Amino acid sequence: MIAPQPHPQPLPTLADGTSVADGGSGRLFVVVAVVSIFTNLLMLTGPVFMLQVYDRVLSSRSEATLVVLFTLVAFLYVVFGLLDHARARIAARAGARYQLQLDAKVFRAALGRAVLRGASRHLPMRATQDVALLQQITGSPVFLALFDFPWVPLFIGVIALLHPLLGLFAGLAALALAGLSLVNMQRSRARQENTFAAQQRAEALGRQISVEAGQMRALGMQGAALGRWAELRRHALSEAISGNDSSGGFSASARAIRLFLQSAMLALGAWLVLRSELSAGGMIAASIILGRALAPLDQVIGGWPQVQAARAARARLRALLAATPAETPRTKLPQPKGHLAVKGLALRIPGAEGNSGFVLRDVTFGMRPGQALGVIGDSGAGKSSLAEALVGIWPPALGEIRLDGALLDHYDPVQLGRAIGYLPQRVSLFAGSLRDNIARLDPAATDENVIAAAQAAGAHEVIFGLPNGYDTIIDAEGGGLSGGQMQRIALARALYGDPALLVLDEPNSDLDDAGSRALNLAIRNAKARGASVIIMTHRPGAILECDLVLRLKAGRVVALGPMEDVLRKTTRNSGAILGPGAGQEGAAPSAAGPAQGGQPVARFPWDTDRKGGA
Ligand SMILES: Nc1ncnc2c1ncn2[C@@H]1O[C@H](COP(=O)(O)OP(=O)(O)OP(=O)(O)O)[C@@H](O)[C@H]1O
Repeated sequence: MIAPQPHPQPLPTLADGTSVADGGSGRLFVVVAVVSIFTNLLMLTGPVFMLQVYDRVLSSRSEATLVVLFTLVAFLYVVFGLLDHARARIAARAGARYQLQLDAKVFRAALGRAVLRGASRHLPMRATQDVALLQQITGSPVFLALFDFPWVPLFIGVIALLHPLLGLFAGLAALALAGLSLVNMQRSRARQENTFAAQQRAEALGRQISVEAGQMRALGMQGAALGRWAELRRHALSEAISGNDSSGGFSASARAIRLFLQSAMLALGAWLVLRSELSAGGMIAASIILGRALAPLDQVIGGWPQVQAARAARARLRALLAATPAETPRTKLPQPKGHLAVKGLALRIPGAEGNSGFVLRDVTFGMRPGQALGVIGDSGAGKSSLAEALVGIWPPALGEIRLDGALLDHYDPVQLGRAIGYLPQRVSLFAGSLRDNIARLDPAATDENVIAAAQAAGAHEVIFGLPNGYDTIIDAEGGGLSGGQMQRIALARALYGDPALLVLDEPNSDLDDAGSRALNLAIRNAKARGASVIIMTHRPGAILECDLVLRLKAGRVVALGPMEDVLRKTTRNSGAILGPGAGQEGAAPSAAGPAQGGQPVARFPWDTDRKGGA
């Protein structure tokens, strides 16, 4: 058994670097911060004007001073308006750029996780929703308030210049509101997480119910499923409402406290005026500046649920990217010819610990180009898991898989994907034309190659039977195609581009006799052109063209060798499967298909008395 090489250093991940996204948007956020310096300074226009009017204009009774001051103020307010508008526009564009930078990276990372069996199929969509959430907050007032936050001490400093006691009062007022926002943050986090989890559960169930609507109706499950969905929605709503109540309460108290503190500041100012320690202008200016100083705190408290949701989204994205190794460019290796070597392969359920969770153990076999291997075994023996490992979806926990001498992850994923033809057990097609589906969405595909693949799969005539032939549009569920038709299209897709390694998982489960014969012909032709073919199956009919057979039992190889030997050792009535002439040198299974007493042998009749038999 060969253990994987330990990596000398932790592999770089997509989250390396401090920011979830790259530069670009970061520069725009810096511009927002710089513009915020000027907008915050210009916020002092009103209070300073008031101070001048009260203390200079009224005392000097100078109309000329009033006109000059008023003209200046009008100009400064125009500048303020323009800068504030520009700031919001730049922030929104920074958010959009941030989303563009992150979208593909996050989607790729989430897709990488979603290929594993057992992983949530909704992960990629959920991750892009998280990116959208981050983008939306950048256009919101609470986001801009975060840029005003650092300027709170400036306003308090200006108040302190008017009178130190007023400065002290303003400082304490800011601390009181900051304390309130801290409590708000603590209290709302758990509630926000519960709401999000409840919404996700309801959404996932809703999506599943809509995809499986027909099946659910037929099984009489629709009512019960809708009941569950409604219950999840109700729960999500009640979580959201209690969250809203709590943050709404904080927000209302913060606003009331702020208004009260402004009045208290006015009262304190008036008291200082009575003691001749402050001018009337200073009294009013201090109260207005305090209002400006506390406004961002007030806004942040009010918009905290949004900030909290964005922070949680960012944490999820960071965790996703941190768990995803960065894709390093791979050296383009020579096109593989189909030499396959599997040594000591073990597969493990993702997340399993200790000695548990092994789905396959110690699987070893090899194949030359032009050979076909049938992988047989009971339900749950590990056939599909082995198929997923061979096509590079399920990474080995132990051991290795080499194609033409190179480990699968030595290949560039695109090159590897083109060298492999995979027909999964559960076929799904993409929304688009049959041509696009057969061509694996390759924009450079030629009609000749698409038709050649369809002909090789015996799907050409089937496609002509459809309303628009190769241009028939199907939806993501393959709408309008029968199971057998979908399987033939998927076989054509697997054969597209003449891959060196074909992995066909239960390729004839939905095929009629003609389809099965076409499949066997396709396997024979693939072997003849030098491809290696592996067929996972329950049905003897699918291994007629196989040179070798590997039988799996509970994740272990219990027999491996030439087809006749393995079938004779591990099945009852192997003669019925192999057909007349079995046991003679070079005898091949009956071309007409395996038969038992004249009847086709649908499944392998295992010889349960002879354990293993290898
Ligand atoms: N992600 C997973 N989480 C938990 N168990 C898993 C996971 N993937 C596979 N298994 C388990 O691994 C075992 C092998 O499954 P696999 O689908 O490979 O069997 P199979 O031989 O292809 O069966 P069938 O012929 O019914 O398709 C099963 O017991 C299955 O439950």
